[in-house]
Amino acid sequence: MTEGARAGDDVNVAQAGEPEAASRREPGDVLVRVRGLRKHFPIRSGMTRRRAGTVKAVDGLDFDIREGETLGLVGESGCGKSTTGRMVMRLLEPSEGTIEFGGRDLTRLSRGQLRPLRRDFQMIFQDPQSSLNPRHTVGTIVGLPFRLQKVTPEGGVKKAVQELLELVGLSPEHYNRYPHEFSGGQRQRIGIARALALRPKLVVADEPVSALDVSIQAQVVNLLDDLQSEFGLTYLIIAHDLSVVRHTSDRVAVMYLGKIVEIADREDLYSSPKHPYTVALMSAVPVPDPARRESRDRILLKGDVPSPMDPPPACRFHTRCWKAQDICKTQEPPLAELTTRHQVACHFPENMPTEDGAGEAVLLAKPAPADAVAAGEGAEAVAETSAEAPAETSADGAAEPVAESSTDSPAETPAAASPKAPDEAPGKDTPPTPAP
Ligand SMILES: Nc1ncnc2c1ncn2[C@@H]1O[C@H](COP(=O)(O)OP(=O)(O)OP(=O)(O)O)[C@@H](O)[C@H]1O
Repeated sequence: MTEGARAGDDVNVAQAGEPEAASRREPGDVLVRVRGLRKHFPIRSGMTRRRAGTVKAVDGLDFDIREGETLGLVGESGCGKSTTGRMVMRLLEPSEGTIEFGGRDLTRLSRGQLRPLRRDFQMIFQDPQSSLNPRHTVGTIVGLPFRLQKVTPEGGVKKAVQELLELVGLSPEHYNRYPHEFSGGQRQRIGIARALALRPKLVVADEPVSALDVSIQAQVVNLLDDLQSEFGLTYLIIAHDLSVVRHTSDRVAVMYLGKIVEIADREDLYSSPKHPYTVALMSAVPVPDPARRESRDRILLKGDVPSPMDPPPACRFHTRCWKAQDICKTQEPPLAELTTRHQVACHFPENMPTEDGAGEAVLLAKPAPADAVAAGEGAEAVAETSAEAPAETSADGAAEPVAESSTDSPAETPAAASPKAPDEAPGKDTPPTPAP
């Protein structure tokens, strides 16, 4: 995770439009190497269960994750982010491609061969409510990885679980409590404690904060950040929300309809997005500063994301792209390194260095005027200066559910304060209270 995310230790993840000074850590060796990854789900119908089509959920991904870095995977709902994360975890069988972890191709391993490796990669799920068994105590839930892997920690499982609870900012006395007794943020901490039990190398976090109230999101983001520093974790963080990814990632990959369309170092991507889809997503991120909000262009993508059962040919974004021309409908642009460590799959990228080497064009350069809009039928995008208009992309996450409030949970005092992040009162996600 970035130094920038750590600054002030109280990140407001909603303030993603704000630039920030950040120094990147030096990347380590490649821990995860994904090549040609595909997942096609057959769709069957009728009594005979005949094949009615194929959902091309993930359709040819290549990316690396280096030791100790955080790769953010971002894109609209349905673009294949979760499917990718689940394949990296080997919870889903890829249709094609390879996933190397520490140099070993996981896709070639049998279940038995995979089992001992599983301790090295763990997952944090979006919905802490449904990912924790309501009938099990916190002790049983967090201790499960020890039992599954037949690992006996020094001092016993109970002691190890209590240490893990403390590590994530919960009280060791919560050992015998049940998930419903906790707030959404605390349940996510339980999920994080479980993921960390076996000291994994890689943590895949699928929308780890999107079900939480904004004030709690910042605490969980900070916790993940601290844990990464303490244990040298490598993260793949999946989010539909560019603001979360901005605060958590060293590099960001943008997905559209099963493919990565852009991947770059975080600062480079945010200061100089090149794929029109990334530019549009970024223009929809809420900006807290009214002056900046007024002055920026907002790009509203018209129409829905096409069906992954029948994706557009060549460049999949051409049906919604204001820059699309004939070549975009006939030739798929390769994901190519257009500037240093910045790969883009586009025939007409934005923000490219000018020919005289004068540097890069301005961020969020205004799209072509409406009469120059594409070539293509249906290629519709408008630029507008009002930030108040509703986004038609889901990038700002406005439609995301907020944390569930467990009204049935008894009121109690917050758990012992974490040295890393303030805690929340059970039963309700509340803003952090300043330490006395
Ligand atoms: N088991 C399945 N069978 C058929 N289609 C599936 C299955 N799982 C996912 N899909 C489809 O694959 C596509 C990608 O889904 P995925 O959940 O990976 O997207 P996502 O980007 O994570 O979206 P979200 O943020 O909404 O979870 C979607 O069209 C989804 O409906």
